[in-house]
Amino acid sequence: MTKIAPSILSADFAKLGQEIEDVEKGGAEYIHVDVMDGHFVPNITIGPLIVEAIKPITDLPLDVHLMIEDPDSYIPSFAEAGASILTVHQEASVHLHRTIQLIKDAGVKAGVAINPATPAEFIKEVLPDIDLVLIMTVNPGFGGQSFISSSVEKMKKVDRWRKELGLNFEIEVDGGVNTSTAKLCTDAGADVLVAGSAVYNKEDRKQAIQEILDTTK
Ligand SMILES: O=C(CO)[C@@H](O)[C@H](O)COP(=O)(O)O
Ligand SMILES: [Fe+2]
Repeated sequence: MTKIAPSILSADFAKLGQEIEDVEKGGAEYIHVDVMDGHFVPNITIGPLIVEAIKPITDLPLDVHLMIEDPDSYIPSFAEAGASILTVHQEASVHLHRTIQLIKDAGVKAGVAINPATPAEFIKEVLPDIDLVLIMTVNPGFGGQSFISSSVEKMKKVDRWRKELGLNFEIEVDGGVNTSTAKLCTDAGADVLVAGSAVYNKEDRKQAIQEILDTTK
């Protein structure tokens, strides 16, 4: 079953509680939280304080996407704030295996993200250690960008490795996912679709989520 993870990056931050409640009622399965530091990506967004503030208002897992340099220094604070899944970028961690262990030691599910220009091979060694692979389908930093279709082959490759190695991590895709691109991803093995603008730019969030899911059937 495909899961939709609405990205609150495209929500109205002045009424974030209502925006989260809306997608929870609309059938979302994760709340995707985009953390950007102005260094790893050219934008600054959310810190642990916001994660802590939204944790009590939703029953959904908080899927925290760390687009930050030096993720090891911030893993404990995001874990304490209530992250359910902490995803770090392969490109931002020199000792990725150690970073993954830090996440797990904090009692949180571990994810690893790769940018469109990063080969899937760069994370193959750590696949047995993680709960989620996040394949970026845009260059990270902003919502509302266009889907980069070369990432679809990468999804297929990671899905093939998952089967060959008998692993059960989830494959999540992020960036430009909408009613035109969702099926390309689910056909390629994606389980979790992050959708920011395709959900939050529509008035009826439940309908937006359902329309994306309908295209994948
Ligand atoms: O991580 C990111 C962007 O860096 C994403 O999670 C975006 O927030 C997705 O937004 P859309 O492309 O769906 O509008
Ligand atoms: Fe994201």
